[in-house]
Parts: sequence; structure tokens; C-alpha cells
Amino acid sequence: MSILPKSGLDIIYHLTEVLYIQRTMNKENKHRTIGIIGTGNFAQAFACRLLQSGYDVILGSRKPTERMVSNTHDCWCNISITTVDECIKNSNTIVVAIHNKHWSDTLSPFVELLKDKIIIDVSNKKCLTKGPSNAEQLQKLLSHSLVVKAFNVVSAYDMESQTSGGSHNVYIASDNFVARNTVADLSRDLGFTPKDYGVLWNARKIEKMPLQLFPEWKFPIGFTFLVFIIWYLYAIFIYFVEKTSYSWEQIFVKVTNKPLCMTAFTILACTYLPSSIAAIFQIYNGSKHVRFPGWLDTWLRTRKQLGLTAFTLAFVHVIMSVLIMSPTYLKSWYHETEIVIPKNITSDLHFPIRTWMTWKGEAACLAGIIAFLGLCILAVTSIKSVGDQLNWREWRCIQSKLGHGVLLLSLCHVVVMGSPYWIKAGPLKTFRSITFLSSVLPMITLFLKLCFSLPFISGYVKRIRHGLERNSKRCKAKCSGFQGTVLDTKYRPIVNGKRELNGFRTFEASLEDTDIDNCQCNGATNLV
Ligand SMILES: NC(=O)C1=CN([C@@H]2O[C@H](COP(=O)(O)OP(=O)(O)OC[C@H]3O[C@@H](n4cnc5c(N)ncnc54)[C@H](OP(=O)(O)O)[C@@H]3O)[C@@H](O)[C@H]2O)C=CC1
Ligand SMILES: [Cu+2]
Repeated sequence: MSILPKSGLDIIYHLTEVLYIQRTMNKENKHRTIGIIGTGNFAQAFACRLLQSGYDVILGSRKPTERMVSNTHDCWCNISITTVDECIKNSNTIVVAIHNKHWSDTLSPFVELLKDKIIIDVSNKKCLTKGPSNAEQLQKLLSHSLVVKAFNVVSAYDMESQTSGGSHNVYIASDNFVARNTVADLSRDLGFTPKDYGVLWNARKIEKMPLQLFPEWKFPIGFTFLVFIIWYLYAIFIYFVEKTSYSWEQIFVKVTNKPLCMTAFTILACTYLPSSIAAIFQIYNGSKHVRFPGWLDTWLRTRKQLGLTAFTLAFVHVIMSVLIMSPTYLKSWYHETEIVIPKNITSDLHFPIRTWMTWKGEAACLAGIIAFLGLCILAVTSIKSVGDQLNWREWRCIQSKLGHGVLLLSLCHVVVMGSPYWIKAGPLKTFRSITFLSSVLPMITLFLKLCFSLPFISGYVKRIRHGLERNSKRCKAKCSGFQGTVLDTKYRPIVNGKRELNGFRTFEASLEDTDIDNCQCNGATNLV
């Protein structure tokens, strides 16, 4: 059978097909050629990585002949350094690897040449500033190009090294969907994990990332430190100033272990309290659409970090407790027996020794061990890769139900330790004891949880979270014109038809964090 075309029409058809394939291949090839403007640290590292991943690279420099192309570096053999003009002409995707203060001088003459090309902005700001991002400014300068923010969170070192320890996420934002996807494919080819951040407006968030130092941990760590200091000072007052219960030699482990336990306990309560406060707010406002106050928003957002901090403190507490687990350190945890040596000249000689653990010691240990086990499960499931294996119901069951169970067991642990003293000392001394004081917040948290579990209250909260709007003045005043939260295509909430720029953080919090207890995940806006 002949594969040759039979008629003239067939020949034309065949030729058109070949031409089309050729054009597509050329286009593809042009896409495989990446232009980089700049020959600095980042440009060189990026060029190496691209070459290693099978891309062709053209570097565009102001002085191409003066730039050293060292043959000693394997990467550099296939890199051509040309003028900026040539670099732009020969590639459809161009990385702008020059500092943003030089953009105007370097790129303005090529605005027309850069038209319809994908421009990757890798720049970083020197410090946190308000207002438009670098990428938005670049888009303004090159209004007919497709500017994509990407790779700014990857350092030149990470770009060069295949084994560096930093995150391999690349956050991508662009107003053009195709450009965003092309850069996502590119980052995948280079061995990074693309994270789609939507429209170019979100470059503001992406540019903030390399400038921040553990932004999510500042509040939880600061707060934990403050709580620890308060408990420590109180413990010193109780055990050294008011009465001398211990010698100063025991301040390092025996005494420190108490505020550690109390801080872990308080922080654990603080992890679960805000969800009940959020529910109170929603009942008070009669709607889920009224935004939470800033402090509650921050608190809700940092529950994971608070929980992990509580786990860390509890872990240290467990180690210290094991170290001092002896009748000498924990007298009230052990039974006392006496060795009596028969009468001699004057009287009997009595030697008290402690042997078995008392019920208090055993019960406190058991409650503590199970609570710590539960905390370990909570900590492990908060790791993203583990959490991803769970469905919404399983995750909620662990984080909410098991979490409150752990808090209850921790309360038992502290109450068992403190109650014999509370009974003996009477109400006045009880209210001042460290065990009682530290139990107050967890008791409130568990009480609120119990209230919100009652069918008629939980049913009402559920209805509010499913969209019920109580027709009260308060709700009308606060929700006026804001009927439902709508996400625009740029992942920002639209309020009254306008984008709520400042409400972005709060909005996310209300989506993710009002959680919590009563609903099935049916899609983003139904989460609350
Ligand atoms: N270094 C890093 O780890 C990272 C850098 N970035 C970003 O990458 C961009 C480049 O950074 P980096 O490579 O470190 O910077 P360098 O200073 O090492 O390189 C900048 C390059 O810009 C070119 N350039 C163009 N116009 C000018 C001009 N008017 N004055 C001076 N230089 C000019 C120069 O190349 P030539 O002389 O050949 O024209 C120069 O090599 C920046 O926006 C930075 O924020 C982002 C993430 C990490
Ligand atoms: Cu303890």
C-alpha cells in the first residue's frame, strides 16, 4: 500500500500538515530557549540549572564581549552571551535577572520587542514596603508583555545546588493563565514545586516571603515565652519567697519543671479556646459574614503553631519528670514505710523510707503519659504530608476531638497532682496554688466546648455557618451590602463589588479557621 498522497488536494493537505507541525516545533523550540537578561549571580545560577534540565540559554548583557565565559565551569560551554537586544529576539520566555532599579534603563528601549513574550520577574525587595509589587511595576513598564512573578524565593545557591536544604517551592503569580502555566512547567522541569498564587496582585505576598523571618511563629513563641516567664516568677514566689520549699540548687530541674508543665497546659488550652470564641462571635453577630476582630484572626491563624509549642514544652516536661522520678524529689508520689530498730538504751530508732507509688503518683503518671501520647498524634498529623492522607472528617476528628481529649487528660494530670493539697489547704490557699491557677483556663476551654456540643447550641451555630443570617440590627449594621463571600478570579474577596485588599488575610482566616467543628467540607465558601 502506497503512503504517497493520491490527489493534488491531498498534497496540499499533507503540506499544510507538515508546515503546521514545523511551526509548532519551532514555537516549542523557541520556548525551550530561555533568555536571561543580566549576567550576575542569579543569572549564572539560573542558566546552569536550565542547561542541566535540557534548555537552551541565551544571556543578554550590556557588554557581552567583556563578560567572562569560563570554560572551567561545565555549565558554561553551551551558553551564548549576546546583547540584550539579541537575547530578546531569540527567546519567547525571558528572565529579568537584573535589579529592579535598572529595569527602566535596560528594558525601556525594548518594550516593543518584548510584546507578547513571557517575562519572568525574579526580583526581591530590600525591605518590606506597602504598595505595588515589583512585578506589578514591571507589568506597568511592559504593558504588552506577560509578566510572571516566580523564582524570587530561590537563592542563587539553591538554584545551583541540587541538594540544598531550603524549600523547593516556587510561588507563581501572573494575570495571564497560559504564562502562569508555562512558568509552572518550567519550574517543574528544573526540579522545583510550583505553587500557583493566582493573579499578579499576589506578587505582593510572594515578594514578602524572603523578607520575613518565621512570620507565623512570632506571636506563638512570644506569647509562650511571656506565659512561661509569668509561671516561672510565680513559682519562684511560691517556693522561695513566700515559704522556702526547695533549695536554690533545685531551681534548674525540679522548679523549672513546674512552670514548664503549666505553660504547656496553658498554651494547649489557648490552642482550643479561640474556636469557641469565634463561635460566640458568630452567635452574637447572628451571621458568619461579619469579620472577626484582628486579635481573634491572628489567634485563630496561629493555633497550629501554639499546639506545636505546647507539644515541645510537654516533651521537655516529660524528660525532666523522668529525670526526677524518685521518692526524694516527689515525696507525695510514694508511700512511706518505716524501719524500726528495737529499743536500745534510750528509745526506738525510726527510719522512714518510701517504696511504692501512691495512687496520686500512679494516676498522675498515667494521665500524663496518655495525654502526651495524644499530643504526639496531634503533632504528627499536623505535618502536611501526614495530614494530606486524612480526609476532612478524620482530620477534624483528630485535631478537634482528640485535641480536647488531650486537654481533658492534661487537666486530670494536674488536678490529680494538686487535689490532695487543695483538700488539705482549704479554699484560700487552693486559689493561690499553681496547680489550681493553671487549671482555670483549660476548665473554661473545656466548659465552652461542652456548651457548644449541646445539640441546640451546636445546631444553631451550624445553621449560622451554613449561611443563616439572624435579622438583627447588629448583623444588618455590620453585614450591610455584604451578602456572602465571593471569590473573584484573582482569589480575592469581592465586597460590594469591590476587591477588599486589606481584608485578604482576615478573609482567609474566616475561611479556614472558623472551622471547624460542625461542617463537612463542600467547597471553599461552605467551609465555615
Ligand atoms: N542573588 C540571589 O541569590 C537572588 C537574586 N534575585 C534577584 O535577581 C536579580 C539579580 O540579582 P543578582 O544576580 O544577585 O545581581 P548581580 O548584581 O549579581 O547582577 C545584576 C546584573 O544586572 C545586569 N545589569 C543590567 N543593567 C545594569 C545596570 N544599569 N547596572 C548594573 N547592572 C546591570 C548586570 O549584567 P551585565 O553587566 O552583564 O549587563 C549584572 O550582572 C535581582 O533582582 C535579585 O533581587 C532573586 C533571588 C535570589
Ligand atoms: Cu506534668
